[in-house]
Amino acid sequence: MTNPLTQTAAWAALTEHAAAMRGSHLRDLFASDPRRFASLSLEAEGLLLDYSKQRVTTETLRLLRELWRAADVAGWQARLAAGEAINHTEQRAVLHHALRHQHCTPVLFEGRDVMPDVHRVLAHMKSFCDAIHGRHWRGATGEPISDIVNIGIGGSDLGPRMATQALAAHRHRDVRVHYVANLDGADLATTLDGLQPRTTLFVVASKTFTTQETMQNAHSARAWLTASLGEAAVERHFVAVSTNLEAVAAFGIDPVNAFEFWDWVGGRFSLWSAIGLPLALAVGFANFTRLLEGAAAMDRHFREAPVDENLPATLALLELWNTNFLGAESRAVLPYSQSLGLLSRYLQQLEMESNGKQVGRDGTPVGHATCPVVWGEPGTNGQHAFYQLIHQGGRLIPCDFIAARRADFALPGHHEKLLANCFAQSEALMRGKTPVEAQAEVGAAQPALAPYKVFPGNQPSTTLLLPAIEPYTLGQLVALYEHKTFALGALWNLNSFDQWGVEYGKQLASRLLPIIEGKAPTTGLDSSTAGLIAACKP
Ligand SMILES: O=P(O)(O)OC[C@H]1O[C@](O)(CO)[C@@H](O)[C@@H]1O
Repeated sequence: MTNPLTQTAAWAALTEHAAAMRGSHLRDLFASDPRRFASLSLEAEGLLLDYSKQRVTTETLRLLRELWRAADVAGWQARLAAGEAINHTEQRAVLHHALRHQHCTPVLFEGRDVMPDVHRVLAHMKSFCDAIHGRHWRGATGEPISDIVNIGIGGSDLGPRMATQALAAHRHRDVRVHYVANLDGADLATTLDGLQPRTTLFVVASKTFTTQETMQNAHSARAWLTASLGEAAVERHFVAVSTNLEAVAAFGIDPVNAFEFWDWVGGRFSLWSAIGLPLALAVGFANFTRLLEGAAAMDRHFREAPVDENLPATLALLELWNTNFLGAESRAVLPYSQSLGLLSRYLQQLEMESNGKQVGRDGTPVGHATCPVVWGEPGTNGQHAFYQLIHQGGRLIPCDFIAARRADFALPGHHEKLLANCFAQSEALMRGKTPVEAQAEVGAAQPALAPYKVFPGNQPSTTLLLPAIEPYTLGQLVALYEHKTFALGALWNLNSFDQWGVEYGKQLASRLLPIIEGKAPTTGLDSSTAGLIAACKP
């Protein structure tokens, strides 16, 4: 059965509305309504979301909100909050919001309040941060730790890595935090280059503690350490973050130095858990707490704000409109903030691993497009790389512009120019440049150039303005996208919390490894795979 939402009156009304909107241009919509910004923007929780440059009218939004009600997103929110196993293919609850819960009210999982466990691990993280920052934690030779290397991949890497860069202005001065993810030895080797074993601490971060990349890197890091300091040094130079405490102990990490989290925290939603330890080490535990508070504020907003004032709901509905009614296949994430340089990578996992699916909750195809390809780079760098295609490549590419009112690194003369570029880009994408304007620009001297200078415009974008890139606002921002992703899953009738698509490649890789190592024959392989393996034989 296809997604039942597509059979509703609200979906049919939107289909009709989209047909009627075809041919309208954003520049005309702005010209005919001077109040467009006022009616198609939202200010909540100190954030400003301007979606007036999306190809929508107030009627579009009214119809999309009908769809929201028809999909019973509120019902899904209630099921999630109640700790139901809404990740039904893995029989798991989804309770990452408990990790940032700011009240004494219980959060129940299987009838038991999870908050005492959450607070216990947070207290452990705090005391560990205090020990590192206070130079009480000493390495095997008695020296304090100057470098921390987080070894993890996917959700055990992208969140803290992205946030560490985002909060560079808040960095703790005495420790440097590095991230290693790739199985390619180049990642670990180049990170260790220049580090001293005696002052380096490894955080092995893995929900399962079985992920091939992480375990290989962890074993290689351990070999690097023990080669100069001996086996006994492992306990002063390795800590772990995992749900699998047995495997942590088997690796040789003292259980006292294991930071626990739980099955009800999905990998890509785990920044708020002990997976955030390297971030807390990088920016201090007080800043980590502010991040949690910002996320909690967004949780409250998503739960309580009516749909027409709700930031995550609005982002989700606009994405559904662009994807299912306008046919967009990708979305560019364009932060005008160097600090948010890794945001698009983070959102790739959050959104594409969550909603890059075609099979609905009932095990049959949903029958429509789902998650677009998420990609992007910070402005202004992207302007000198791929913006050409967004402006004149003829594809529909909705863009998320993200900017901060205040600079986090306030060098004179930079921030105003940055904002000018950000707003100019969304304006240019919206307006375009007509043939007449292009002609007037090139003048009589070079009329042949005019067609090259025409910009179709009508390229939709949303601009999100934060007060500044700070721990609290970063928490809000990440939670905003989390809720948007969850809401789209509900609208598209997907289980946003499993990731079976990642498994198949892993299975095949473990079948190919003994063949590449020469321990098994190539029998049964397709000719391409066999040919590639043969070409790599020494
Ligand atoms: O934390 P782990 O168990 O090492 O897993 C890492 C990542 O692998 C995945 O399971 C698949 O990519 C992610 O969801 C997860 O974040």
